[in-house]
Amino acid sequence: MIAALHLRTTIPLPDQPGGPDGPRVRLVGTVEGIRLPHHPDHPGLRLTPAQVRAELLARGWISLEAGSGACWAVWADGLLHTADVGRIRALTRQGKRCVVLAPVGGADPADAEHHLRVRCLLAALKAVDAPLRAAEATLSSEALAADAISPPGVAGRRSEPPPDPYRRPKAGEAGTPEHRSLLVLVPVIPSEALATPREPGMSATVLKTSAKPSDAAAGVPGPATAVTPAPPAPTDLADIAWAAAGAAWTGVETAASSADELAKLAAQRAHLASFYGLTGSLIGPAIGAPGRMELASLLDAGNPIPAELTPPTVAAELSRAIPPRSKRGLTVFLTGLSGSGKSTLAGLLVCRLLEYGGRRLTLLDGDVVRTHLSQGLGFSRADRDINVRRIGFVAAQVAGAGGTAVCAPIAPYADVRAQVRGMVRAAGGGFVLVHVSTPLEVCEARDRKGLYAKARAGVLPAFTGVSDPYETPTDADVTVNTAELSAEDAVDRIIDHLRHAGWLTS
Ligand SMILES: Nc1ncnc2c1ncn2[C@@H]1O[C@H](COP(=O)(O)OS(=O)(=O)O)[C@@H](OP(=O)(O)O)[C@H]1O
Ligand SMILES: Nc1ncnc2c1ncn2[C@@H]1O[C@H](COP(=O)(O)OP(=O)(O)O)[C@@H](O)[C@H]1O
Repeated sequence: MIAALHLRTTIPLPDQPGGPDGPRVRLVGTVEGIRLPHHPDHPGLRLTPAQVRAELLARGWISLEAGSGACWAVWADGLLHTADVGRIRALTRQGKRCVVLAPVGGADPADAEHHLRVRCLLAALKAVDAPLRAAEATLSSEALAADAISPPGVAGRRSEPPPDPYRRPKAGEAGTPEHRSLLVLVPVIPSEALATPREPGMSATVLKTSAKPSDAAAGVPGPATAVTPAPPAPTDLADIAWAAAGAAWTGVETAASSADELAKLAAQRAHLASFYGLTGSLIGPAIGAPGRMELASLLDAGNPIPAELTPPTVAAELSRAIPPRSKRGLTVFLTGLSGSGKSTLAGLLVCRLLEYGGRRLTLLDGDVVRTHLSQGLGFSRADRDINVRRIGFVAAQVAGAGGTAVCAPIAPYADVRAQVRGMVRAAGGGFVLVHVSTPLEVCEARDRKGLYAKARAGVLPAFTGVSDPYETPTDADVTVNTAELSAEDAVDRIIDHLRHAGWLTS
């Protein structure tokens, strides 16, 4: 978004410490939206606040009298599951309408996980729109949600339910509206992009002021069009937003979600929701919504996700995108000293996996990589890092496309190994780190290529284990010592691990 601030005045902020450029001031003026950002993905879901309000008016979900709408924001930081759907349906059964606001700050349009999340949210909204089942009225998630959203002191709410919007129309009656909720992708500004990191409020402020004058003239509910820019938001809000997103995925309370921080986030989001013409705002996953780990273990094993956890429409999207481990791309990454047996084990492993069948194999052996992919690179830390990252990049492409890469570089540095693990996982593949832990003395005694002798003689500088570091993995999934195991037994250990972890079917 490009916006211009027409500055009217500045107000000194004596209670806030100044920076190297002088004291801090609050800028006061009007903000004019110049150009909206371009998002190639999901253009139909990227509505501005003005567009949302116009849509809500068209649907009859809000009206022109200020404050008359009963349209709520439900913030979806992760996915919406059965409990969340129950919560939305409970709201709509109370006569409220819901706009699901999904923060998608920094979403890369080529990021498969982003698209999967949006598809899952759309699938969840299908569940929101589904006709009410008789048994559903008693679902505890709805009851809990009803309790949670009932204003204090409203007596008789449970005994005198409001008219049920899911009731099928009788002959002659107007049909029930087709949609009970609306999904909108809300841009979140990444904290690094701003001098003062903010949550989406800022973007909404700008977007709001860019609304056409006709909006204001028509009395579209929302804050005044000439605004004073919001006071600086607490610097950690963007982080909290993402911590909350993480919590929604993992089901784990994060350190950032203290009551204070969540209260701030809730206030910020309620404020933002008001720009969309929404009167209430719910944040955080519903009680009983599954965490990411819970879903991941079901998906890994290829087990069905029970409808009690997530709507079947969402489960179908998830299982379409995330096959069970036995059918998912994979990288087996062997690391160890020169002469430890990496190439020997990698070759044998590829052979065993081919015998097994069902996986397309790519072998990225250290020596071979250095004659092709990394030709010209040396053995400085920088060159080794580039080399290992290149291997990781190729392995991630292979695994992301459903193949299996077996890699066998020394990869002496833990942080780059961790980066490779991250790259492969981000591509949707599995990553198994095998530490070939054959001790230096044994590798040196083997000295197949005579390199250790040269290194000891000082002819070959920066030789791993002799004059250059090797950081022993602390995160290996399998450890094999070829001083104690035959090559066949070592490969058996790796295969056993792949079977137990579900990467191979037994
Ligand atoms: N200085 C130094 N240190 C370590 N290794 C050396 C060095 N110079 C040449 N070689 C040969 O290069 C092979 C290691 O290459 P890698 O690509 O696996 O190394 S790294 O991961 O980039 O550190 C390694 O092959 P392997 O014995 O198969 O490990 C060596 O034969
Ligand atoms: N149990 C074993 N497993 C693997 N290699 C072994 C074993 N015992 C002896 N070796 C020998 O050790 C050497 C290991 O070399 P290589 O596989 O190229 O290691 P790296 O790729 O780690 O440098 C080979 O010559 C291999 O025959």
